[in-house]
Amino acid sequence: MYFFFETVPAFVWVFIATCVIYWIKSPKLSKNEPPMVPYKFPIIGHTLDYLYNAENFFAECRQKYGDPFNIYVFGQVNTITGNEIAHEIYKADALSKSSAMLDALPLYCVLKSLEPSGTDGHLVKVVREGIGAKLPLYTERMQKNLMISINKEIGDCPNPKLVNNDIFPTMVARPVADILVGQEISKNEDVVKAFANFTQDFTSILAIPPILSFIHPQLHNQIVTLPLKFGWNPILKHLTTLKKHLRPVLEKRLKDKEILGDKYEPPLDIVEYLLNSPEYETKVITDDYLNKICDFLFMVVIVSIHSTSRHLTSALYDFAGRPELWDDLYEEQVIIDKECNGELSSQHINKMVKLDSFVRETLRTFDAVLTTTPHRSVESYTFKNGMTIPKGRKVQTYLIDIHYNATAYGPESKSFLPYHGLENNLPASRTDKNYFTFGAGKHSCPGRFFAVGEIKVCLHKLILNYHIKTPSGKVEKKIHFGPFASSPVSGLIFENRKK
Ligand code: HEM
Repeated sequence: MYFFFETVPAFVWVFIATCVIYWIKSPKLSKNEPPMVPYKFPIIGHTLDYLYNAENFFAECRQKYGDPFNIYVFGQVNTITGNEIAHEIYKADALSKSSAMLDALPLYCVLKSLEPSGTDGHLVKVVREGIGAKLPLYTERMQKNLMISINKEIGDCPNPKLVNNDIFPTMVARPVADILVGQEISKNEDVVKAFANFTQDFTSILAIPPILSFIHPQLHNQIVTLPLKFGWNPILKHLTTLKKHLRPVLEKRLKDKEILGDKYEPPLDIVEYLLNSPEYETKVITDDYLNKICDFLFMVVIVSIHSTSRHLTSALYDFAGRPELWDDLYEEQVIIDKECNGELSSQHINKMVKLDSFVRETLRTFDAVLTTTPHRSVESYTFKNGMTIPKGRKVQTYLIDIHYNATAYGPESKSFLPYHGLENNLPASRTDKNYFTFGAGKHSCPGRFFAVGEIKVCLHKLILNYHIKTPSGKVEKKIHFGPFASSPVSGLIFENRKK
């Protein structure tokens, strides 16, 4: 009896609190919204389906409710756009990627000189002008650096050797380091490791599922980034490494410029590009200057290395699990290798048409249900079909609805079609309405030419030098985290080709 009477008020309070949260959190839809998919559990909404049954859940929603539709996850309404509607959100000024990305990746919390509003425009300009426009000039260095990594990380394999996925970020990071910070320090293993590990260490902060978003979307970010505000910073060591090695390089370049004047021969890299741009002009390397330039360089690292290395890894698994492709792709690489005598130029990379088509297919079938780059409406937006979403709505792209659509890819759209790109004149780096790996429209990835080039050169060298298999001898399954995907984790078996 005592227990019952004492605890009645507690039950009442819990009941009232649940009702209040339920009332506050029950999704309030405005007029003419996309249909809301019904759900059984208040507050939780579709969160469990989103996390544990994404592929089937989204397919059922799409079939029953069309395109677009609304779901309720982690206390927020999300609008999901598929094959018919998604291209619209990439064109509309009212839908902003940076606004949504600030919540998903609060980089400014760890890179202190960045503004919370982001410096996207500058980043895009640097990638376009400093990397994209100069790709042919980087080919030789890219190739050399990839070979250093291949020899170091895989090396001589007279017998089959199991190699884990963790070598691929370093493999991709080495040429990127060379282009970003120049040949003086990109040979330094600590700098390469700092670039290779930065993204993973940064995203470890965000690995906690956004449970607190059930209460308020901002609360989760405020709490997970709290330790950073009190001085804990898992990426500080990478910043320190880069600053230590970059300072003397910058100081030497400034001095050389002063002494040599017009005779100064500017090295070809992003650091030099920055030193010559008005925002980074300086006569002396202060701590603030060094912080600013290193923070910017790590922004390039964040957008470039992780995405390229996970797709390179995935391409290798796709190759290793499909013996029927081995000879054909190998023969193309042998012909090109003979033609260039082992020294690839950008023309030779363009001639790898079968490999390019294979890469496009591996990117298309990566199997992520949603893209990792959501948008947010900065004002209310009306789709061309008349449906409206309010300001502040998170809008996600239902990627496999686009990538597996039967109109574009035929009845076997879910199968691996290695030469679809080749047969339809669709290069791996070209975005189109049926291929959203690099986004679409004016914000589509400006680094895609570099990324595809790097993946192709790396595959070319690996296929030429090794037999590559999966341990099971079959196609290995991707790992899924809710609606997102990542490469299999079984490791790959490398064995020297007999020449
Ligand atoms: C396979 C590797 C890569 C993939 C799959 C990838 C994918 C993407 C995607 C999906 C977007 C968003 C596009 C949109 O919203 O329309 C993006 C943006 C961007 N990517 Fe990549 N990317 C890759 C490699 C790179 C590399 C190597 C660089 C730099 C060298 C880079 C630089 C950027 C930049 C600066 C943006 C922002 C564009 C903007 O906001 O206008 N990416 N990327």
